[in-house]
Amino acid sequence: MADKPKRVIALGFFDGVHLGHGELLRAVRTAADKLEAAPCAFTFDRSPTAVITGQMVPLLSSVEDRIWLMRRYYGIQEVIVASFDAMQRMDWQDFITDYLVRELNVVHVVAGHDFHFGYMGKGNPQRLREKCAQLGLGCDIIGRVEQDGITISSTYIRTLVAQGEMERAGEFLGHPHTLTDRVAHGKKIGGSALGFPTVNLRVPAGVIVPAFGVYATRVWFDGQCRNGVTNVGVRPTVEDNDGRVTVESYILDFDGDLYGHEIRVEFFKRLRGERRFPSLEALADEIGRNADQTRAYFRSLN
Ligand SMILES: Cc1cc2nc3c(=O)[nH]c(=O)nc-3n(C[C@H](O)[C@H](O)[C@H](O)COP(=O)(O)O)c2cc1C
Ligand SMILES: Nc1ncnc2c1ncn2[C@@H]1O[C@H](COP(=O)(O)OP(=O)(O)OP(=O)(O)O)[C@@H](O)[C@H]1O
Repeated sequence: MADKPKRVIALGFFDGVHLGHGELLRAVRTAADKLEAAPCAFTFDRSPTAVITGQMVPLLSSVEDRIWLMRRYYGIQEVIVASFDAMQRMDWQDFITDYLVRELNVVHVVAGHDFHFGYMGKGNPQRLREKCAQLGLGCDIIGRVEQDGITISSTYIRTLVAQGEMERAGEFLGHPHTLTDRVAHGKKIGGSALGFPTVNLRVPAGVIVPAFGVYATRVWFDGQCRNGVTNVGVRPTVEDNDGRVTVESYILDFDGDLYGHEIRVEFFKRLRGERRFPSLEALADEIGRNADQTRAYFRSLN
């Protein structure tokens, strides 16, 4: 095992990387520092709940965003993304001995109070703790993390984001709800007719579309961060809208070509619903007001 790095690993799916997950990830960092091991997390490529129940579970974050959030907010060095199809039938004991120990050289594991794993979910926190003790591995089981008397969970935060309640979602996540994409080409009406050029993002397949409407956002690109005002929806005012959902941000006080660049949009507050305006001029007036509201919102945070 001398050739493999020692790893401390948090176990779970970690959709959204909320404050409950944060407790696990912080424990990983503490143990990793002490043991001089790499701080890591384990996740699956797709939602086990969705596969097991056969229901669509739109997620808070793409796998890329999940990895980025764990690194950015908790300093997790490596995220191991396993194939759920390949692992679904693995016995819980084999998961520990064959996979975590033999393949990944785990020295310490961290899981939540309700973590179930292995074939038929037969592995649980007590069994995990016992098995780790037998094998000489460290093990932290983190108690339930609550806020406002509510257990913090990805499921609850998904309903907040789907309803556009971004401020409350942010309080439970511990960071703003985030969406990342490369800028795609729009219909170019924004720049020419409206006077508000926008960067267009797509919501990745399987990721929640926030409630249609206009949001005060922060937009990150090329290492910069700017205030933005972002519309999520189908743009009913535009004649040839094709019914596809777009996320488009007007970046305040910025002029430049960002086609093809990676953009990260952070959602802070919903300003209004998406509407059909009688004319593009009326829409442009409203976007101007929304830009002013956004400036005022971020000023009030400082
Ligand atoms: C802040 C903001 C708010 C918007 N609100 C609406 C809206 O309420 N209704 C609508 O039909 N389109 C809305 N739009 C979308 C505009 O119709 C869109 O920016 C314009 O059609 C430019 O499209 P393009 O990116 O394809 O050039 C909004 C856009 C922005 C940036
Ligand atoms: N509020 C919480 N307090 C403590 N541990 C938590 C909390 N939420 C999740 N965990 C733990 O974090 C790990 C990842 O959990 P998981 O991805 O299933 O999150 P979840 O928020 O409970 O998701 P869902 O709402 O989909 O059940 C698991 O080990 C789980 O037990």
